[in-house]
Formats: sequence, C-alpha cells, structure tokens
Amino acid sequence: MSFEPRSIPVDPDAKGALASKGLDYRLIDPSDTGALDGWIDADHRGFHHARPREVTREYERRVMGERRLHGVFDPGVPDPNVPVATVSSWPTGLSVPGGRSVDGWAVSSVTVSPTHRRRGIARAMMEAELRSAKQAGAAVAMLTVTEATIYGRYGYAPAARAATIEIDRRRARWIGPSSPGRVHFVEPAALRDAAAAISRRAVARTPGEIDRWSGILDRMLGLVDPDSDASRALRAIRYDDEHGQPQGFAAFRVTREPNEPGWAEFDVLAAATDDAERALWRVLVEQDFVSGVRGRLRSVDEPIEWLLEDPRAVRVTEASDHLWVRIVDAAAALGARRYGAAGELALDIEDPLGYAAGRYTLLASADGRAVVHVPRADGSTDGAGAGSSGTTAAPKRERSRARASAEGSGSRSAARAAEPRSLKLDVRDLASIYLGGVRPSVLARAGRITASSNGALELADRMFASTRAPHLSIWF
Ligand SMILES: CC(=O)SCCNC(=O)CCNC(=O)[C@H](O)C(C)(C)COP(=O)(O)OP(=O)(O)OC[C@H]1O[C@@H](n2cnc3c(N)ncnc32)[C@H](O)[C@@H]1OP(=O)(O)O
Repeated sequence: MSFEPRSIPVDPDAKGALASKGLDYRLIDPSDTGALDGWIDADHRGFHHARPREVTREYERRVMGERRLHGVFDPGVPDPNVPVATVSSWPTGLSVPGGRSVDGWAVSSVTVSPTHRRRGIARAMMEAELRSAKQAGAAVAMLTVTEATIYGRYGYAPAARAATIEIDRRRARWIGPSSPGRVHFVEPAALRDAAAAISRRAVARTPGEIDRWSGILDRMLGLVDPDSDASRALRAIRYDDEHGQPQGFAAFRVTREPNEPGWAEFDVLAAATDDAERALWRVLVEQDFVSGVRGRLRSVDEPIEWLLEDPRAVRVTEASDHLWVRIVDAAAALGARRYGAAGELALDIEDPLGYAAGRYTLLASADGRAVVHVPRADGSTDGAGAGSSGTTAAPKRERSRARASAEGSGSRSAARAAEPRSLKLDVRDLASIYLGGVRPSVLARAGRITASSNGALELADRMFASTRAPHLSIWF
C-alpha cells in the first residue's frame, strides 16, 4: 500500500467547528518528529497506556508515520505540543464474501482528553473521517471499538464478531484428521517473512479481515521489544505442508505459577489452508503440563469443537461484536462481494448522513456476481458494481445475463412484470448483513428490517449468506 497521508486536505467543516471552540484541528506532519511524538503521547494517554519507552516510541513512529494523523490542539494547555484529541486513518482492503476485497478506510486512535470531553470534539473528528473516506474513494469505513455505544450515531454497526475460546486440556482427545505436513517451533524473528505471506493468504480467504500493515507482525511476534518479559515468553510455531511450504503459524505463551500446570494463551493463529489450521490447533491443545488453552479473537464458527472427541472440552467464554463497518458507497460495497444465491432484491436504505441513502437494486446471478442499480440525483437508476470493487457502470450484456440468471428461464416474463422483492433498512443494518455476520431475517425479527414479503426475506437470507463466517482476528 502506498498512501500519501496528507494527500487529502484537512476537512474544512471540522476545522471550522473546532476553531469556534478555540481549538486547532490539524494534520500531523510525520517528518516532524516533535509533532509526531506529541501525538503519540496523547494517544497513549487517551487509551490509559503507560508513557511509551523508546523502543515502543520508535515502533509507533514507524507505524503512525504511514497513517493520516489528526490532532486537536488547545493553545491554553501547559504543553500545547500534545494534542487534546487524536485520530488516525488509512486506506486498506477489507475481505468480503467470495474471496474478494473492497476498498476500505480504517479509523483508529480516537481519543479525547478527559479534560476536554463532551464538547463535540469526537463528533467533529468522526464526521470528518467519513468525508475523507468518501474523498479517498473508499466503499466502507471501519473500526474496532472500546465501547459499543459510541459509533452507531455515525452509521457504523457490528459486522463481524470474535470469540474467546477455552479448551480443557484433560478432555481434549483429538479425533480430527492428521495433516500431511509438520509443525515446527521457530524463533519469532525467523518467522517474519513467512508470517507476512501466510497472513496475506489467510486474510484473503476470510471475510471481515483487513489487510495487515507493516509493523503489525512485529507486534504479534514480540519483535517490537524483544527483550521484554512478555516477548521472551512468546513461542512461535509454523506449519509446513508436505512439500515443505509454510502454510500457517501461531504464537502463544504459557502463563503459570511455579510447578503448577499453566494456561497456553494465544492471540495469533493464522492459516492459509485448513490442514494448517487443524495442525496448529492440534499442537496447541495436545500440550502436556497445561490445564487449558485459551484463544482470543477467534472465529465464532471455529471448527475445533468438531475435532475433539468431547465437544464439551470447548467453551466459548466470550463472543461479541468486533469489526464495525460503515457503508460509505453502497453501490461499490454491494458490487464488491459475491452472493450466496441468484435473485433480484431492492434495498431501500435510510442514511441520516446521506452517504448511502436511496433505492439500490441488486441483481445477483448464479455465479454470485451482482449488478447494482444505483439511484441518481434525477430519480432514475443506473447500473454499477458489476461484481467488481469499482463503481463503473455495468455493461448492458452483463446486466441482462445477470437478470436472466436471477429470474430463471421459466418465470422470466412474470418476474419482469412484478415489482422486485425489497427490504427497507437503515445503513447500520446494511453494514451488519453486508459480510454475512447476521441474517436479514434476524434483524427483521428484531424490528429493524422491513421486508416486502416473506419471500423477500428468505431471498435476502440466501443472497447475503457467506460460506465462511466473517471474522477479524486483530485489533486496529
Ligand atoms: C475507533 C477507536 O479508536 S475506539 C476508541 C475510543 N476511545 C476511547 O475509548 C478512549 C477514551 N474515551 C475518549 O477518548 C472519549 O470519551 C471519546 C472519544 C469516546 C468521546 O469523545 P468526546 O469528545 O467526549 O465525544 P463528543 O463530545 O464528540 O460526543 C459525541 C457523541 O458521542 C456520545 N458519547 C461520547 N462518549 C461516549 C461513550 N463513552 N459512550 C456513549 N456515547 C458517548 C456523546 O454523548 C455524543 O452524543 P450526541 O452527539 O449524539 O449527543
């Protein structure tokens, strides 16, 4: 990814709104180390982290230097170099059903100093980020959240969940197939290149994952501060297939009291193949001298329960919202993913901020590709998406092929005469069904989606289904 963080100008509306409160909202120049360090200090303070040590600061400079950083400055505070509010953002791919990716805008590091809270600073920054996302050509904006009540007001909604899974070691008798390759212990530093390649493939096959940025693997593998106790406790394993090709890795640590069996805990298990996923799980759950294994940020449909004789050895101790998505360009977003069933479905989207409002008609063919008819300012519609992540108008031939496939040969004329089946939904509900994380019929039962008929709801469930449950396995 190559992105010039300052290629989009500072949002004039947010600048004006904050200036009226005596505050200066501005972009940080990453080559100005003093300004960058002030921003990093504010970010750490905002998330209640300790002041960064030099190794952490150097890492943060490297990672944050590639992002678009805004700070809000108050000239009246004792250290005016440290902003009273921060936000970071960057363009990145989001994996969607069908092994494809959509252009996304990641938002992170949203902090407002407790001395300046509830004056509308976060709102000004968040609304500016949506305008920047639109300007950058992103179809969706996304974030992970500290609290689930903050971001709905900007149109974000939970789109992929994550689970904490615990396995009771004594009951974990493996009955799954043996993988043909081998698992090896490796030094974390030696794993870096293979881990990057494996992660790219693991991300591509999992809707809900976002592209990894340079530096995140250093954090996962304990390479940011390798001499710290936490990094030295980290053990890394790699799965090589029967041809010796690396296909998966995990990093775990065993926490324990002296002479007591401990818990093997991991936040990272990335697999490019099912063989790799099974083999890594197996080594983790078959360790001796541990009472249990705890995996964080795992998928809500992890297959581990089906790989052990006693399914009750597995407990999901937490499962909650993790990735939050905001649809910024509905045509591009809807056109990027593949659909689980052929059909024609109209979506009447309400969006108080205007980005995605209007009627979009989805025409999905049996191969999962969809043409999206988008509203135009004059009230007419135009074709867009065409199953790609772009928003170019769908070629006529492609549209008629999709329509023919969606309608089926027997009922073609009847279907053409009828109004398309439709759903009425808020932009947040669209975000929640977008990756297949929840069925539209569940949101209809919750009174959030209104369908034109039971048939429309049933079709929507089938169309928006994803073979693989959406899953994001990192915080960002
Ligand atoms: C993507 C991420 O980075 S997630 C990390 C979020 N950051 C944190 O949790 C760090 C600690 N918290 C903070 O820094 C701040 O309290 C923030 C960023 C959550 C809020 O900043 P503020 O400037 O106080 O928010 P602001 O005054 O703009 O409020 C905007 C709206 O959000 C609401 N809001 C603010 N904080 C919260 C909260 N914690 N829970 C629910 N609603 C909230 C306000 O009531 C307001 O609602 P309204 O405009 O609809 O009436």
